[in-house]
Amino acid sequence: MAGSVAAAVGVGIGMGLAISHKIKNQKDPFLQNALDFFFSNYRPNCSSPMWGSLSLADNTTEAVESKTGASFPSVLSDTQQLLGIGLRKKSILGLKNIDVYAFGVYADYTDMKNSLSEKYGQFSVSELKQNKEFLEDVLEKDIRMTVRLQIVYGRLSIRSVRSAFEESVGSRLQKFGGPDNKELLQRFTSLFKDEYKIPRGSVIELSKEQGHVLCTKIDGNDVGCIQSKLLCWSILDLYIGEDPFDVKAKEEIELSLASLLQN
Ligand SMILES: CCCCCCCCCCCC(=O)O
Repeated sequence: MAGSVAAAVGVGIGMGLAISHKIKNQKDPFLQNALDFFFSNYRPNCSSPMWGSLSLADNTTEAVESKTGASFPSVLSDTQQLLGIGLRKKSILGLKNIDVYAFGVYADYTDMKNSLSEKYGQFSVSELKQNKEFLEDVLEKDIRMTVRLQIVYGRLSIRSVRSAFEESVGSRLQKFGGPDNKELLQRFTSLFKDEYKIPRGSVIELSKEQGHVLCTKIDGNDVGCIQSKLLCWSILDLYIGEDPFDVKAKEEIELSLASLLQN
């Protein structure tokens, strides 16, 4: 395996990826799988690398969002693989665009296979790219997925986090569920209580668990879970839906999702 990692690392450097650490523990097959997956998704003919950079730490790999330096472990909760990373910008008073957070989207490899192999296993990655039905099925099925937000804006209040969710998730709840979902939105936004602080570097994790349960963590602490397929769908739609926050990130995530079914 050392050879294959070294080869991959060499190829990565040649293609413009920055490798900052050497792998130490080489006995983890899931790690190897994640590494293979990461490098198999690198597209040599593109003008920019899929992700800003990759570093290999003790028993894990990390991808770094190039503009902000925010880093994302390539594997989350032991079974979820990183599919792509992006940047959420927001305009303030319609004047200035600020970088608010970098994000990474993850999916459970086994759930993907179990839920979608039968229907899509025969399709190539390019056939699945920009296939609207494929992405809808990803959102529809009981597949464990996580969106990890890493805050890069230094002056964020919990009130602005709540109102940003109100606006973005609220619009999706209305789009997919109609106007009668105010109580669901309120249950979700009230998880972000006044006492929480969100300095630069804070991590918010929105995880879709088995049974379409959305669980939220702030800096590793559980703040609450809500069982709602509509809520899970609406949150993921912000990143991989029709009008995503970062179009390039969505394309990468879609490509990775399709690649998961090829192995
Ligand atoms: C000053 C801008 C405040 C924006 C705060 C965004 C914090 C997280 C919100 C997540 C959902 C979204 O990106 O709309």
